[in-house]
Amino acid sequence: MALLLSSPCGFRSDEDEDMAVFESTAAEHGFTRPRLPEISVISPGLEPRPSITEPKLAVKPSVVRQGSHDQGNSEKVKVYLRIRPLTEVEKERGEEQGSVAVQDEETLLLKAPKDSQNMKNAERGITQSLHKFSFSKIFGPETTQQQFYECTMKTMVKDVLQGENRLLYTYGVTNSGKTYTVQGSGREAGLVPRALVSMFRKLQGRLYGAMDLKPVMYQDVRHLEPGEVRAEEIRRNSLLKEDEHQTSRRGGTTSVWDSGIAGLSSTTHIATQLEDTDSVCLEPDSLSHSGGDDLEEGVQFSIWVSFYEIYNEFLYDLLDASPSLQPRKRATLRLSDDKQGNPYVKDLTWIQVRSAEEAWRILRAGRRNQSFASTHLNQNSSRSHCIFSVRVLHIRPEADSGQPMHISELTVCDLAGSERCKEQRNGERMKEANNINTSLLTLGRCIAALRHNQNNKSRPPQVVPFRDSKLTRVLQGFFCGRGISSMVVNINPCASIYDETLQALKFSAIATQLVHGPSTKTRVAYILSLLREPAAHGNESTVIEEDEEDSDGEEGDMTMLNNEALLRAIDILKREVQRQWEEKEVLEANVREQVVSEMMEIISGMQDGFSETLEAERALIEERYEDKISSLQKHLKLFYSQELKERDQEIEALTAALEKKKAAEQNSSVSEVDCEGPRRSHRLNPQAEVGRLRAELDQCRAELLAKTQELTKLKMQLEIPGPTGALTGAADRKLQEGQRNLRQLRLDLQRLGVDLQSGERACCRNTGGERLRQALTAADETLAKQDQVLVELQNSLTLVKADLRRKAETLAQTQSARPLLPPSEYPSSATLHSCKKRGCAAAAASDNENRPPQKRPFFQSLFPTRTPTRKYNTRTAEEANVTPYSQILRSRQHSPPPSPVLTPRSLRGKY
Ligand SMILES: Nc1ncnc2c1ncn2[C@@H]1O[C@H](COP(=O)(O)OP(=O)(O)OP(=O)(O)O)[C@@H](O)[C@H]1O
Repeated sequence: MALLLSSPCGFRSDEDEDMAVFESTAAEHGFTRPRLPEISVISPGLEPRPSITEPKLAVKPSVVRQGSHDQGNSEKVKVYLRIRPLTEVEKERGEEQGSVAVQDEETLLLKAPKDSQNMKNAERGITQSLHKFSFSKIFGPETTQQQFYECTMKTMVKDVLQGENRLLYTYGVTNSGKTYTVQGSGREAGLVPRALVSMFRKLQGRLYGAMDLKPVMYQDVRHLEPGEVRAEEIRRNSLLKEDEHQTSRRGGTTSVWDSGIAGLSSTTHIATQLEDTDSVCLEPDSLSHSGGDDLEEGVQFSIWVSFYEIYNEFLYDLLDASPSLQPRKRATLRLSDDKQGNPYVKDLTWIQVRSAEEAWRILRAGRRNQSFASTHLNQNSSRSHCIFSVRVLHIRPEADSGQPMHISELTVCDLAGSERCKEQRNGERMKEANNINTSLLTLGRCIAALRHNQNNKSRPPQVVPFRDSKLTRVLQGFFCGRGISSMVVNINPCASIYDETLQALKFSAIATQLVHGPSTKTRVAYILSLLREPAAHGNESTVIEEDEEDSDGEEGDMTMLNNEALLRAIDILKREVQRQWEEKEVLEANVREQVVSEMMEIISGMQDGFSETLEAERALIEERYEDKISSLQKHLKLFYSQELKERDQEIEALTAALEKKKAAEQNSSVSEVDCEGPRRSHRLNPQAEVGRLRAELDQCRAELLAKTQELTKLKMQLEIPGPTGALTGAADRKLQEGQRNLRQLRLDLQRLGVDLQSGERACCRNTGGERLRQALTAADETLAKQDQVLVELQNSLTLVKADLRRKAETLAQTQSARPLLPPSEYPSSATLHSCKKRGCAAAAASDNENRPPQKRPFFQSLFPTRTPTRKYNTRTAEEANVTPYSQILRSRQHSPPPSPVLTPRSLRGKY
């Protein structure tokens, strides 16, 4: 079977929120999901094995990047796995499905149970159902507390007494045995009580009796005044008394631990008595009495303890001697940085302890203030991250001021159990779970960033997000060279929580890739190594040639160097400081550049986002306003159509009322109908009016025809030879008669014009008068024709007159040739004169006024704008006498072209 090492994100499971916590940690490294093998292997903390291809996670031993001389400690971080035994109840529930199997001391095999999400995903081909993990050491369910202590904490205690800083933190799903591992249960004392007992046993006879030196801030010591010493004593005694009081209330066998959350306290029967713990720890192999021999000669030790918790991202002092009765109103602690930027918990209570018993009793008193609650997996679940710290002051009695030479610290952190948020039905529990997962996520990110920086020295380092959570901030020092950290992963082999267990193991796999930062202990050794390294420091190696043999051990002693060597060492160190300073500056510049470029990216992203939003908003607003406009248009259309409808209705109603009124008037006065009726009836019935007008026109035309025929007859008579005077006299009479008839005709036409105007007005007012308009147009045409006929008639008359004149001349010549006629038979001079005059007038008229009438829609001339009253009023008297019909005719003669044909105007001028 080919085995491939999958990155943690290769196990991306599911749509689970909690899972994402871990996946995101791995995802930061840009791992891509490989082709799925049948089994996944994660090999943390161990060198790659030949059978396993490990392209991404193969890590060369290295240290946190702190310069090129960090070879002081390249050991990998220890990650221990502890599997808790299944309880009888769990076995009865069928939780034992063999999903967790220990292959050997370092290898664990996980097999997904059939109901797990992992198995479902494996069936869909998303992930594997088998996973293999490697650890520094695996402790099975049968492992006793004693064995576990021996393999994990024992050496740490030794290191702390020798001046090192050590951190141990437990990580795991809730109910997996973290608290059991750290504190113990019943007679099974955990790591902390064992460590305390071990420590005090080693320090027998070496304890510093006074209480005047106290650890403060990050790793400083303060000299206490006598008053302060007394206050410290009172504080310690009150805590001890409180524990005594609680213990006596429990009858010495039962401890009642308040959860610290109102209404959520739980009672646990754990007889964690120090006597028991002591008896456990005094087992032959548990502590080596000879350990005290490792301690520095002449140095005295002062032991101080602190205990606090991080609950919902707030820090609470669990050793506060006067805790508030209302746990929710407990005072919170602040995190501060000292001058060197090292974080520390401000105003944290530190209590000096003189024995393991005192230390344990104080920690036990503090535990009563801890936040516990019942979860669906654990009736007594720690809902906070608990941090026990033991500070050891290494005091040299011979020092003048009694200042301690050194401070070392042992910190044990019992992390709150990770749990799926969706399992939490209670709002408070949900919030806790969120905060727990957030801080664990940050821890994972920090570890991942540290690992990345260690593995990719050529690339710019990633910023380790220690500041993103309180937990990582308080533990920061242990990941940055202040000490060494170890991790204990607790798992519960229950099949029902397999998925959570798998995720916890993936998380721990990242931690196992870390190597330790440089140790504080090695500072002197580091200086000596600088002096020894010829490659790095040129000829400086000669400085300590005589001391080479002595400097093999880690603990160097500066006092063995002579003055010259020391001066040279100072020189080298100065240069080293300078070099590191420059390196840090470059690093800082890189970090700043990265931050700036990231900021620029963010800003440009924001800009893009804003402009997109702006565009979208603009489009939205435009769309909205277009909608508004169209709806407004619709409403306006509706409104105006209604208005028009209403007006039409009003007009119809008015018309009907008018007709009604007129009909009533017609009926009431018949006589009026005779004289004025026709006009009214014209208005009332325009069609009838038009018909009547047409009939009148026909009549006029007939009259004209008759007159024309009469004139023709006269002409013929004139052509018949006969006495000239009689002929002209008859012609004159006939002409005068024709003129009279024409005058009459003209009057009729004028009347017709007036009637037509009124008829057309009436037609225009009629809303449905299209037909009437057509009728009027026809009438208009008829009138034009009538005009034409009149013109023709006039022409004929002119011709007749010319002929008459000619004949009169002929007659005159005839008379002059013949004997004189009696005066009565001569044509009168008036007649001749009138004939002449008429001929000239006709000629002038033919010049000036013989213009053809122009066609123009009659109803147009009815509009007042075309015939302004003012203009009419300013006309000459002659024009003012012009009849309405002549006005109509004139309106048709705008810019007439010259024509030989006589027009009605010439007639008007003449007659
Ligand atoms: N190795 C072990 N041997 C025997 N019992 C164990 C072991 N580990 C855990 N237990 C028991 O399992 C139960 C749960 O353990 P514990 O309270 O320590 O879990 P936890 O991980 O601290 O849970 P939480 O995170 O919710 O506080 C306890 O009753 C404890 O006694």
